[in-house]
Amino acid sequence: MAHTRTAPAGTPLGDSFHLYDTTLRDGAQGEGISYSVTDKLTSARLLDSLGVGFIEGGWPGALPKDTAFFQRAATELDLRHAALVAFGSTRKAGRRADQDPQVRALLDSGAPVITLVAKTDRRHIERALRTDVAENCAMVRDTVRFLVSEGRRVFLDGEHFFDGYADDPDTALRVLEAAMAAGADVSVLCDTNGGQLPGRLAEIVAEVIERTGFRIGIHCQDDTGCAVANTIAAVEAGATHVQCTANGYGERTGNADLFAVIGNLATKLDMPVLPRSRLAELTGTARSLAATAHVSPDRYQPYVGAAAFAHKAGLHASAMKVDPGLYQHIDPDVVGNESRILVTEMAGRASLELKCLQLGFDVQDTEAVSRVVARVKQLEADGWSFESADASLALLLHDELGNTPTGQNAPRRLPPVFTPLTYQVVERHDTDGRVVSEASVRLRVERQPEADNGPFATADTGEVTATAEGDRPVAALDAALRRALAPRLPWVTETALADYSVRVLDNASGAPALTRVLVVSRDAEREWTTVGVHASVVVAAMLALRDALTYKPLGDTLSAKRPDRVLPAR
Ligand SMILES: CC(=O)SCCNC(=O)CCNC(=O)[C@H](O)C(C)(C)COP(=O)(O)OP(=O)(O)OC[C@H]1O[C@@H](n2cnc3c(N)ncnc32)[C@H](O)[C@@H]1OP(=O)(O)O
Ligand SMILES: CC(=O)C(=O)O
Repeated sequence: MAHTRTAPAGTPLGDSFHLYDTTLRDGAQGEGISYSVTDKLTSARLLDSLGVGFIEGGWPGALPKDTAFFQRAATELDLRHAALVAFGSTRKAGRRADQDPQVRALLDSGAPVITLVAKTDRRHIERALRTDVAENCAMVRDTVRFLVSEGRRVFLDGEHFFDGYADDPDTALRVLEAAMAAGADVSVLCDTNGGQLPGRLAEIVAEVIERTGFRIGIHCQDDTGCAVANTIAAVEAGATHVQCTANGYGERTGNADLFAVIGNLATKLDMPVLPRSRLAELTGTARSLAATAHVSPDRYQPYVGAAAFAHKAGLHASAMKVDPGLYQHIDPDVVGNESRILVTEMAGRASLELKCLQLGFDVQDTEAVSRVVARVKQLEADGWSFESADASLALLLHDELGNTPTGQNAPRRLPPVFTPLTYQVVERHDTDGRVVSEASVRLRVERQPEADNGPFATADTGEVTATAEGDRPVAALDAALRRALAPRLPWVTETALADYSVRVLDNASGAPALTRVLVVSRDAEREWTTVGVHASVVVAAMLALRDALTYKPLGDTLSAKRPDRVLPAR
């Protein structure tokens, strides 16, 4: 079995700098992560397409799934940028390398590159391996020599290097020397326990390069929260091979996050670690790799998180209106992310003006903007939240701004598509243990004037009723509303409830607790979010669902008016 490439072809720095990904080995050691072989193949394709130089696929021989991954990779992966790497340990003490089943499994994987993990800390050699330094060095030397003689490129992961170097530097260096003398290409200094800080770590990296002249790599766990900082410090001290994992997945607190490391190297140190065109794929790739790991993307992740360029404070927005660079460390476009303006109780006029533009409104009436700011502050104090409920905010803006997106300046309140007359939701407990919510609604369909609602206009008003079931009260209410409205307002069937959340809010004043319901709706083109707040979850849901349907015609008009860019270019 053979994998086609033996050296990374795609990184602009060629072999002089290694971007090495260990998501599929160390990332898989993260709590809650379990890749199928297919997940691994998909992840490898994503990493290759991004342009990393090396993809560590797993430990063949130790995990049957990893053995299967390398077998399938040989026929199913056509890597364009990356070389595939198999990870594993050296021969065991007292065995021949060519007869050690673990070492043979590495060879049999067909991977052109093999990373061997070896102990460099005397205490581990003596207490965990139960051998001496001389035999440990022989294990490393024999295994590297054998694999190199079989035509493989070998990297050495020096486990516990920084702790070992602090305790007994000569032993730590002897292990690296054994590997390099036998033909290894890179000595990777591993902060296995993740206890290092950037200052001392960088000093050690520089010292090791000075004393040995070896090519040095870095592998940092994140136990001090410094894995990315340590990786960057190591590069500044002379390391030319960085091992990282997608989104920082990995043993315990994880590893250095590949995307933060790439972002820092490319935009702060000006190192072309990826082809320029691929840098803009960073955000999309991070999210796709979260999906293949079956975990939610981290919205607070540097560079690629949804919140990485989200601006909430009014003072920030007011400066960003002049120059986004005043509150952003880079242009988010560079890494494929985007700026977002959040409107909450912390908004000022500038936040609202930017949001208006983003939503597709003309902003002419600055007094109206101030009124909206005051209304939002008061509503948020009363438990409402507009941060993600853009559609409810758009309805509020439409009321207050008095201008329609078509440029007419007649203040008017957008009529809701219906008025609830009476409604209830009851819970039914079936004999088989199923719990079902049943909703009944009686509504008045409101007249929708042509000027406001274009193709959604209707004069066919009057009372309608319906009953429907759902697995929860919000879903049942939504189903009943749609059933009642559909005969009069057929467009309602083109929209659907995509998601919702219910949160009970503390009420410090001792009044009954409030419930906030956020409803996400969708049609064929987009999603929008609305909010309702009330002591009753059913009333809160009705408010959010009514906004959701009332917004649909307005949203269609607004979306045609949305500019590509709201903030000035940098
Ligand atoms: C720092 C890191 O994250 S390195 C990556 C670690 N990853 C993993 O451990 C995941 C995969 N591991 C496994 O599937 C299993 O642990 C295996 C297959 C490797 C070994 O399983 P077992 O044979 O049952 O041994 P066990 O896990 O209990 O102990 C590890 C053995 O490897 C030895 N060992 C540990 N490190 C090394 C090393 N660098 N070189 C050689 N042998 C080593 C230990 O001394 C121990 O040997 P012993 O069985 O003679 O006591
Ligand atoms: C090799 C490795 O994963 C470590 O030392 O942390």
